[in-house]
Amino acid sequence: MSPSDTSTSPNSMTPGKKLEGLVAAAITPMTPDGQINLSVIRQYVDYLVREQNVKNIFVNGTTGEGLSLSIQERKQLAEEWVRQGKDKLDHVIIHVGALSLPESQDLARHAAAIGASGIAVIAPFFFKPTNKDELVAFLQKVASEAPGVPFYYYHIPPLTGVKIRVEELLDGIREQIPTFQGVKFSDTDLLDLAQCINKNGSEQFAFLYGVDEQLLGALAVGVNGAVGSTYNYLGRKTKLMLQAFAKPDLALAQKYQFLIGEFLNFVIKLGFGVAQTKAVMTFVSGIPMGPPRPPLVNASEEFIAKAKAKLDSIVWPNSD
Ligand SMILES: CC(=O)N[C@@H]([C@@H](O)[C@H](O)[C@H](O)CO)[C@@H](O)CC(=O)C(=O)O
Repeated sequence: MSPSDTSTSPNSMTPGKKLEGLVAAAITPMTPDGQINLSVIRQYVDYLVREQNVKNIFVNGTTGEGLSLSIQERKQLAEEWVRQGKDKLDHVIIHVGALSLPESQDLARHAAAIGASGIAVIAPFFFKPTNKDELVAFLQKVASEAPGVPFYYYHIPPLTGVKIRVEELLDGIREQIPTFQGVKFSDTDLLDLAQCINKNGSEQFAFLYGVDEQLLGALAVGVNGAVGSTYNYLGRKTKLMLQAFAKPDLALAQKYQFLIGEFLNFVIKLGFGVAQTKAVMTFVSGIPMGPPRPPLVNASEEFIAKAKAKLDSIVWPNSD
């Protein structure tokens, strides 16, 4: 499908609806020989909506191996997610960050043309911006290519090495980027996150947290939602945690967070990353996610057996 062929009008997912709640960080399904596998995305959308109660997706990010894909592959994936998400998902956010500014701009224009409900950009991480002004200038040059599309900054310093504080970045951001809508905050610095929310308000911008094992801490400082890999297969359980927090039933919310943490603590000790996420999603959902792209390597059979046994052993409160 070329952008001109699309049957999805721009921003047609749920126009104007604020991005909040859970957003699954999309895994990129691959065939056994390592090609992107668009054929299972329809099934993937239905699984998220029906089985995980998750209606927002973040495409081509870290979990989606976006930076390991070609521009053509990223466009094909974006188109398929928008096509399959139409009338089923509330938001399809496309990560368009790249090391090359023209490539990032091309992806932003493409996302706008196919009707994505938002775009996100990470900081370039080979030649890095050294201060807030350099980073904002880069983001602005991408955002301005999609002037009608909500823009999110994707803050993930453990992977980019760009540690510019978001609190600083947000100061005056709308004057430079009128479409600025929020931050996907994938860092453990809750002081920075809390200051962002305190100064800007979670009504003005959306703050989506990205460290799933400590989401409850981020909820306490006022995030609007979360983007993460585990919402692919623990979305329903995490939603119950959000509900308990909102009620408020803090003890119940803690129980969910502790159990999610117990699983993640276990797999992190075994070695946990995108390849292992693909394996876990495959055995939980039954949808083949395939291998990761090199340099990542497949999860071992031992990891899969142990992770499955651990997940099966967890007794969830109010199991539905
Ligand atoms: C470094 C990393 O991959 N972080 C994940 C988390 O969801 C992470 O897998 C989870 O907290 C388990 O550690 C997300 O923040 C990444 C993400 O949202 C994305 O794929 O764009």
